Amino acid sequence: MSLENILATSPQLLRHPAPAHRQHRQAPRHAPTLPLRVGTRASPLALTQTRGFLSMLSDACPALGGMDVFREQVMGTTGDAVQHCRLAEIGGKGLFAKEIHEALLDGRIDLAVHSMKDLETALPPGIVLACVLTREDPRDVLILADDVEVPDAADPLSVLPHGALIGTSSVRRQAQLLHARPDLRITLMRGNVQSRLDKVAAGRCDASLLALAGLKRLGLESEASVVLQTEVMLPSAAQGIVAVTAREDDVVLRELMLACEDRESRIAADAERALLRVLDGSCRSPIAAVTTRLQPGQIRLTGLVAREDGSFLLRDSIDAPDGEAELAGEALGHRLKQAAPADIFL
Ligand SMILES: NCc1[nH]cc(CCC(=O)O)c1CC(=O)O
Repeated sequence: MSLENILATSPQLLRHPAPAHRQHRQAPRHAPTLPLRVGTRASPLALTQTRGFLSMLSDACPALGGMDVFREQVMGTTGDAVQHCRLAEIGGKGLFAKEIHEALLDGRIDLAVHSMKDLETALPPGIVLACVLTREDPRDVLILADDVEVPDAADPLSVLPHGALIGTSSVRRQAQLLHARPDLRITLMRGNVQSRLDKVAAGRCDASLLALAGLKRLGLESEASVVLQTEVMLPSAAQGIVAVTAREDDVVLRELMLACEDRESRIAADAERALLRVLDGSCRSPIAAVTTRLQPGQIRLTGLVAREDGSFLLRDSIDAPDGEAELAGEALGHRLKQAAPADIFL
Protein backbone atom coordinates (compact mmCIF):
# COMPACT_ATOMS: atom_id res chain seq x y z
CA MET A 1 0.00 0.00 0.00
CA SER A 2 1.41 3.36 -0.91
CA LEU A 3 1.26 6.50 1.14
CA GLU A 4 -0.60 8.12 -1.68
CA ASN A 5 -3.35 5.50 -1.52
CA ILE A 6 -3.74 6.02 2.20
CA LEU A 7 -3.93 9.73 1.73
CA ALA A 8 -6.34 9.42 -1.18
CA THR A 9 -8.75 7.58 1.08
CA SER A 10 -8.36 10.18 3.84
CA PRO A 11 -8.00 13.59 2.26
CA GLN A 12 -8.68 15.29 5.59
CA LEU A 13 -5.18 14.20 6.49
CA LEU A 14 -3.65 16.96 4.46
CA ARG A 15 -3.92 20.13 6.47
CA HIS A 16 -2.80 22.31 3.63
CA PRO A 17 -3.83 20.58 0.40
CA ALA A 18 -1.78 21.91 -2.48
CA PRO A 19 -3.65 24.23 -4.83
CA ALA A 20 -4.76 22.42 -7.96
CA HIS A 21 -2.10 24.02 -10.15
CA ARG A 22 0.65 22.77 -7.82
CA GLN A 23 -0.61 19.21 -7.55
CA HIS A 24 1.80 16.86 -9.23
CA ARG A 25 0.52 15.13 -12.32
CA GLN A 26 2.91 12.26 -12.39
CA ALA A 27 4.05 10.08 -9.56
CA PRO A 28 7.21 11.33 -7.87
CA ARG A 29 10.37 9.48 -8.77
CA HIS A 30 10.51 7.75 -5.40
CA ALA A 31 6.87 7.55 -4.36
CA PRO A 32 7.31 5.88 -0.98
CA THR A 33 5.49 2.70 -0.18
CA LEU A 34 4.77 1.70 3.37
CA PRO A 35 6.43 1.14 5.71
CA LEU A 36 8.19 4.49 5.65
CA ARG A 37 11.90 4.02 6.26
CA VAL A 38 13.36 6.55 8.64
CA GLY A 39 17.08 7.30 8.74
CA THR A 40 18.68 8.15 12.07
CA ARG A 41 22.09 8.20 13.66
CA ALA A 42 22.71 5.59 16.33
CA SER A 43 23.30 7.71 19.44
CA PRO A 44 20.74 7.59 22.25
CA LEU A 45 19.99 11.28 21.58
CA ALA A 46 19.42 10.69 17.87
CA LEU A 47 17.14 7.70 18.58
CA THR A 48 15.15 9.64 21.18
CA GLN A 49 14.68 12.53 18.77
CA THR A 50 13.68 10.20 15.95
CA ARG A 51 11.13 8.34 18.05
CA GLY A 52 9.76 11.60 19.40
CA PHE A 53 9.21 12.87 15.88
CA LEU A 54 7.61 9.64 14.66
CA SER A 55 5.18 9.58 17.54
CA MET A 56 4.28 13.22 16.89
CA LEU A 57 3.72 12.47 13.22
CA SER A 58 1.60 9.41 13.88
CA ASP A 59 -0.49 11.37 16.41
CA ALA A 60 -0.96 14.18 13.90
CA CYS A 61 -1.96 11.73 11.17
CA PRO A 62 -4.23 9.01 12.61
CA ALA A 63 -4.82 7.62 9.12
CA LEU A 64 -1.28 6.26 9.19
CA GLY A 65 -2.55 3.76 11.73
CA GLY A 66 0.14 4.21 14.37
CA MET A 67 3.86 3.66 14.68
CA ASP A 68 3.86 0.36 12.75
CA VAL A 69 4.12 2.27 9.47
CA PHE A 70 7.67 3.35 10.34
CA ARG A 71 10.90 1.36 10.06
CA GLU A 72 13.91 2.85 11.79
CA GLN A 73 17.10 2.58 9.78
CA VAL A 74 20.06 3.24 12.06
CA MET A 75 22.97 4.60 10.07
CA GLY A 76 26.63 4.90 10.94
CA THR A 77 28.17 8.14 9.72
CA THR A 78 31.74 9.24 9.18
CA GLY A 79 31.28 11.90 11.85
CA ASP A 80 30.37 9.22 14.40
CA ALA A 81 33.18 6.87 13.39
CA VAL A 82 35.98 9.40 13.83
CA GLN A 83 36.11 10.26 17.52
CA HIS A 84 39.69 11.35 18.11
CA CYS A 85 39.81 14.77 16.51
CA ARG A 86 37.86 17.92 15.99
CA LEU A 87 35.13 17.93 13.38
CA ALA A 88 36.70 20.98 11.77
CA GLU A 89 39.81 18.89 11.10
CA ILE A 90 38.02 16.03 9.36
CA GLY A 91 35.72 18.06 7.18
CA GLY A 92 33.06 19.66 9.32
CA LYS A 93 29.46 19.01 10.10
CA GLY A 94 28.57 17.61 6.71
CA LEU A 95 30.12 14.36 7.86
CA PHE A 96 27.25 13.49 10.14
CA ALA A 97 24.71 13.52 7.39
CA LYS A 98 26.56 12.52 4.20
CA GLU A 99 25.61 8.84 4.36
CA ILE A 100 22.06 9.74 5.37
CA HIS A 101 21.64 12.14 2.43
CA GLU A 102 22.95 9.43 0.07
CA ALA A 103 20.48 6.88 1.43
CA LEU A 104 17.66 9.39 0.94
CA LEU A 105 18.64 10.17 -2.64
CA ASP A 106 19.03 6.45 -3.41
CA GLY A 107 15.58 5.73 -2.04
CA ARG A 108 16.90 3.43 0.73
CA ILE A 109 15.17 5.66 3.28
CA ASP A 110 12.25 8.08 2.91
CA LEU A 111 12.96 10.63 5.61
CA ALA A 112 15.66 11.36 8.15
CA VAL A 113 15.68 13.06 11.54
CA HIS A 114 18.60 15.34 12.46
CA SER A 115 19.89 17.64 15.16
CA MET A 116 19.78 20.73 12.98
CA LYS A 117 22.96 22.18 14.43
CA ASP A 118 24.88 19.23 12.98
CA LEU A 119 23.35 19.71 9.54
CA GLU A 120 25.34 21.62 6.91
CA THR A 121 23.79 24.84 5.62
CA ALA A 122 23.82 23.75 1.97
CA LEU A 123 21.91 20.49 1.58
CA PRO A 124 22.62 18.38 -1.51
CA PRO A 125 20.38 19.13 -4.51
CA GLY A 126 17.17 17.11 -4.26
CA ILE A 127 17.05 17.16 -0.44
CA VAL A 128 14.92 19.62 1.51
CA LEU A 129 14.09 20.45 5.11
CA ALA A 130 10.61 18.99 5.11
CA CYS A 131 9.85 20.14 8.62
CA VAL A 132 11.47 21.96 11.50
CA LEU A 133 10.25 20.97 14.96
CA THR A 134 9.59 23.07 18.04
CA ARG A 135 12.82 24.29 19.54
CA GLU A 136 14.03 23.01 22.89
CA ASP A 137 16.00 25.42 25.10
CA PRO A 138 18.98 26.54 22.96
CA ARG A 139 21.34 27.32 25.86
CA ASP A 140 24.51 25.51 26.86
CA VAL A 141 25.20 24.26 30.37
CA LEU A 142 28.25 23.63 32.47
CA ILE A 143 28.76 20.11 33.75
CA LEU A 144 30.86 19.88 36.90
CA ALA A 145 31.94 16.74 38.70
CA ASP A 146 30.65 17.87 42.05
CA ASP A 147 27.55 19.69 43.16
CA VAL A 148 28.31 23.37 43.46
CA GLU A 149 26.85 26.29 45.30
CA VAL A 150 24.65 28.33 42.99
CA PRO A 151 27.18 30.77 41.56
CA ASP A 152 26.89 34.50 41.21
CA ALA A 153 24.25 34.80 38.50
CA ALA A 154 26.13 37.70 36.94
CA ASP A 155 29.29 35.62 36.62
CA PRO A 156 28.39 31.95 36.38
CA LEU A 157 31.87 31.04 35.15
CA SER A 158 33.18 32.02 38.57
CA VAL A 159 32.36 28.44 39.67
CA LEU A 160 35.37 27.32 37.66
CA PRO A 161 38.56 27.43 39.71
CA HIS A 162 41.61 29.25 38.33
CA GLY A 163 43.27 27.11 35.64
CA ALA A 164 40.43 24.58 35.53
CA LEU A 165 40.64 21.95 32.78
CA ILE A 166 37.60 22.04 30.47
CA GLY A 167 36.73 19.08 28.23
CA THR A 168 35.16 20.13 24.94
CA SER A 169 35.72 19.62 21.25
CA SER A 170 33.69 22.65 20.28
CA VAL A 171 35.80 25.61 19.15
CA ARG A 172 32.74 27.79 19.68
CA ARG A 173 32.56 26.90 23.37
CA GLN A 174 36.33 27.02 23.75
CA ALA A 175 36.64 30.51 22.23
CA GLN A 176 33.92 32.03 24.38
CA LEU A 177 35.29 30.42 27.56
CA LEU A 178 38.85 31.54 26.90
CA HIS A 179 37.74 35.03 25.96
CA ALA A 180 36.05 35.41 29.34
CA ARG A 181 38.59 33.35 31.30
CA PRO A 182 42.04 33.15 29.67
CA ASP A 183 43.29 31.10 32.63
CA LEU A 184 41.18 28.06 31.68
CA ARG A 185 42.77 25.09 29.92
CA ILE A 186 41.02 23.07 27.21
CA THR A 187 41.24 19.34 26.55
CA LEU A 188 39.62 17.68 23.53
CA MET A 189 36.53 15.69 24.44
CA ARG A 190 34.11 14.13 21.99
CA GLY A 191 31.58 11.33 22.23
CA ASN A 192 27.90 11.13 23.02
CA VAL A 193 26.20 12.96 25.85
CA GLN A 194 26.36 10.15 28.43
CA SER A 195 30.02 9.39 27.71
CA ARG A 196 30.87 13.05 28.26
CA LEU A 197 29.00 13.11 31.56
CA ASP A 198 30.89 9.96 32.54
CA LYS A 199 34.26 11.51 31.67
CA VAL A 200 33.57 14.50 33.89
CA ALA A 201 32.39 12.25 36.71
CA ALA A 202 35.56 10.18 36.32
CA GLY A 203 37.71 13.26 36.76
CA ARG A 204 39.13 13.42 33.22
CA CYS A 205 38.51 17.17 33.39
CA ASP A 206 37.09 19.67 35.87
CA ALA A 207 34.10 20.61 33.74
CA SER A 208 32.50 20.20 30.34
CA LEU A 209 29.78 21.96 28.37
CA LEU A 210 26.73 20.44 26.77
CA ALA A 211 23.55 21.64 25.11
CA LEU A 212 20.68 21.74 27.59
CA ALA A 213 18.38 20.53 24.80
CA GLY A 214 20.12 17.17 24.52
CA LEU A 215 20.14 16.66 28.29
CA LYS A 216 16.44 17.47 28.51
CA ARG A 217 15.50 15.11 25.73
CA LEU A 218 17.46 12.32 27.40
CA GLY A 219 15.91 13.05 30.81
CA LEU A 220 19.34 14.10 32.10
CA GLU A 221 18.57 17.74 32.82
CA SER A 222 19.50 17.27 36.48
CA GLU A 223 23.11 16.67 35.35
CA ALA A 224 23.39 20.35 34.37
CA SER A 225 25.33 22.19 37.07
CA VAL A 226 24.87 25.73 35.72
CA VAL A 227 22.74 26.93 32.79
CA LEU A 228 24.67 29.55 30.83
CA GLN A 229 22.69 32.53 29.59
CA THR A 230 23.31 33.36 25.94
CA GLU A 231 25.15 36.54 27.00
CA VAL A 232 27.80 34.25 28.51
CA MET A 233 27.77 31.47 25.93
CA LEU A 234 26.11 32.08 22.58
CA PRO A 235 24.77 28.77 21.19
CA SER A 236 25.47 27.11 17.89
CA ALA A 237 23.16 28.08 15.03
CA ALA A 238 19.97 26.00 15.29
CA GLN A 239 20.98 24.44 18.60
CA GLY A 240 17.99 22.74 20.22
CA ILE A 241 16.15 22.30 16.91
CA VAL A 242 15.36 18.92 15.34
CA ALA A 243 14.74 18.97 11.59
CA VAL A 244 13.52 16.33 9.17
CA THR A 245 14.86 15.93 5.65
CA ALA A 246 13.07 14.38 2.69
CA ARG A 247 13.46 14.17 -1.07
CA GLU A 248 12.36 17.34 -2.78
CA ASP A 249 10.12 15.44 -5.21
CA ASP A 250 8.39 13.49 -2.45
CA VAL A 251 5.55 15.97 -2.31
CA VAL A 252 3.03 13.72 -0.59
CA LEU A 253 5.28 12.83 2.30
CA ARG A 254 6.43 16.44 2.62
CA GLU A 255 2.84 17.63 2.80
CA LEU A 256 2.09 15.06 5.49
CA MET A 257 5.07 16.11 7.60
CA LEU A 258 4.05 19.78 7.55
CA ALA A 259 1.66 18.78 10.35
CA CYS A 260 4.74 18.80 12.61
CA GLU A 261 6.21 22.08 11.40
CA ASP A 262 6.84 24.85 13.97
CA ARG A 263 6.86 28.30 12.39
CA GLU A 264 8.74 29.99 15.22
CA SER A 265 11.47 27.40 15.00
CA ARG A 266 11.69 27.70 11.20
CA ILE A 267 12.10 31.48 11.45
CA ALA A 268 14.93 31.11 13.96
CA ALA A 269 16.60 28.39 11.90
CA ASP A 270 16.35 30.47 8.72
CA ALA A 271 17.98 33.46 10.40
CA GLU A 272 20.74 31.57 12.20
CA ARG A 273 21.59 29.29 9.29
CA ALA A 274 21.70 32.21 6.85
CA LEU A 275 24.31 33.85 9.10
CA LEU A 276 26.24 30.61 9.24
CA ARG A 277 26.04 30.18 5.45
CA VAL A 278 27.57 33.61 4.88
CA LEU A 279 30.43 32.94 7.27
CA ASP A 280 31.28 29.26 7.28
CA GLY A 281 32.29 28.87 3.68
CA SER A 282 35.25 31.11 4.30
CA CYS A 283 35.80 30.60 7.97
CA ARG A 284 36.85 27.72 10.17
CA SER A 285 36.75 29.97 13.18
CA PRO A 286 34.08 29.71 15.84
CA ILE A 287 30.65 31.04 14.88
CA ALA A 288 27.56 31.26 17.09
CA ALA A 289 24.05 32.56 16.54
CA VAL A 290 20.73 32.65 18.32
CA THR A 291 17.36 34.26 17.68
CA THR A 292 15.06 35.74 20.29
CA ARG A 293 11.58 37.11 19.92
CA LEU A 294 11.39 40.84 20.51
CA GLN A 295 7.62 41.14 20.08
CA PRO A 296 5.00 39.59 17.83
CA GLY A 297 6.32 39.79 14.27
CA GLN A 298 9.83 40.93 15.26
CA ILE A 299 12.96 38.89 15.95
CA ARG A 300 16.42 39.77 17.20
CA LEU A 301 19.29 37.72 15.80
CA THR A 302 22.57 37.78 17.69
CA GLY A 303 25.71 36.45 16.04
CA LEU A 304 29.31 35.99 17.06
CA VAL A 305 32.67 35.21 15.48
CA ALA A 306 35.83 34.64 17.45
CA ARG A 307 39.33 33.26 17.38
CA GLU A 308 39.67 29.76 18.78
CA ASP A 309 42.05 30.96 21.49
CA GLY A 310 39.61 33.64 22.64
CA SER A 311 41.99 36.50 21.78
CA PHE A 312 39.32 38.01 19.54
CA LEU A 313 35.55 37.91 19.91
CA LEU A 314 32.93 39.97 18.15
CA ARG A 315 29.24 39.93 18.90
CA ASP A 316 26.54 41.88 17.09
CA SER A 317 22.75 41.85 16.74
CA ILE A 318 20.14 42.78 14.20
CA ASP A 319 16.37 43.21 14.52
CA ALA A 320 14.06 42.21 11.71
CA PRO A 321 10.47 41.34 10.92
CA ASP A 322 9.72 37.60 10.92
CA GLY A 323 9.38 37.59 7.14
CA GLU A 324 12.96 38.79 6.71
CA ALA A 325 14.67 36.28 8.97
CA GLU A 326 16.92 34.93 6.25
CA LEU A 327 17.84 38.39 4.96
CA ALA A 328 18.67 39.44 8.51
CA GLY A 329 20.95 36.42 8.91
CA GLU A 330 22.77 37.27 5.70
CA ALA A 331 23.08 40.95 6.63
CA LEU A 332 24.46 40.19 10.09
CA GLY A 333 26.81 37.60 8.63
CA HIS A 334 28.23 40.18 6.24
CA ARG A 335 28.49 42.76 9.00
CA LEU A 336 30.49 40.37 11.19
CA LYS A 337 32.69 39.51 8.25
CA GLN A 338 33.44 43.17 7.57
CA ALA A 339 34.27 43.92 11.17
CA ALA A 340 36.41 40.89 12.01
CA PRO A 341 40.18 40.82 11.37
CA ALA A 342 41.19 39.21 8.10
CA ASP A 343 43.00 36.27 9.72
CA ILE A 344 39.63 34.91 10.93
CA PHE A 345 38.86 34.09 7.32
CA LEU A 346 40.73 31.85 4.95
N1 LIG B 1 27.23 18.05 18.38
C1 LIG B 1 26.49 17.05 19.09
C2 LIG B 1 25.13 17.49 19.40
N2 LIG B 1 24.23 17.73 18.43
C3 LIG B 1 23.07 18.15 19.01
C4 LIG B 1 23.27 18.15 20.38
C5 LIG B 1 22.29 18.55 21.40
C6 LIG B 1 20.89 18.77 20.95
C7 LIG B 1 20.68 20.01 20.13
O1 LIG B 1 21.44 20.99 20.23
O2 LIG B 1 19.70 20.01 19.37
C8 LIG B 1 24.56 17.71 20.63
C9 LIG B 1 25.22 17.51 21.94
C10 LIG B 1 25.73 18.77 22.58
O3 LIG B 1 26.22 19.69 21.91
O4 LIG B 1 25.64 18.84 23.81
